[in-house]
Amino acid sequence: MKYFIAADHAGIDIKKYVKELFESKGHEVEDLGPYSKDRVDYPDFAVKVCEKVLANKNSFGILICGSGIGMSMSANKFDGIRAALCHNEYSAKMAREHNDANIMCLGERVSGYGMIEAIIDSWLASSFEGGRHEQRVEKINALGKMGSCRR
Ligand SMILES: O=C(CO)[C@H](O)[C@H](O)[C@H](O)COP(=O)(O)O
Repeated sequence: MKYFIAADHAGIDIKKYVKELFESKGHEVEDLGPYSKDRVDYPDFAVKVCEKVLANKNSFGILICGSGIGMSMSANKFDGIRAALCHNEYSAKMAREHNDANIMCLGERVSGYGMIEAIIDSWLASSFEGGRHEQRVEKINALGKMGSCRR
């Protein structure tokens, strides 16, 4: 499976570790930056990954910032993106099985290296269950197509 990964300065340390973990499990990972620890704005890197995931059928994304929150907020602005903030194995499993998430968001300042590996293992071991979840995901997708949801 092809994955696109990006971070901000608060997620850059763990980005390399996450990339190598996915690669060691047989996945192709393209690093979309940043490539230095200079302070950057996470939405700029969420855009890079979302555009790639939307342009490449069956690909997935990984976005890392300090908490994972800003990355998930930014990514979920895109129609067709279902970004899930994964802080533990259970959220990673549900993100795939129930929500058919296509982007995993991680928080370097929240999850340690051991938990990050457990999250990734759980994500990779899980796949979309369909069934009753199908129409719910379709409804999420339809919200994006409405253009402007009520505030
Ligand atoms: O999106 C975030 C918070 O919602 C991320 O954790 C950012 O990485 C964080 O805000 C960066 O903070 P910093 O003080 O500029 O390092």
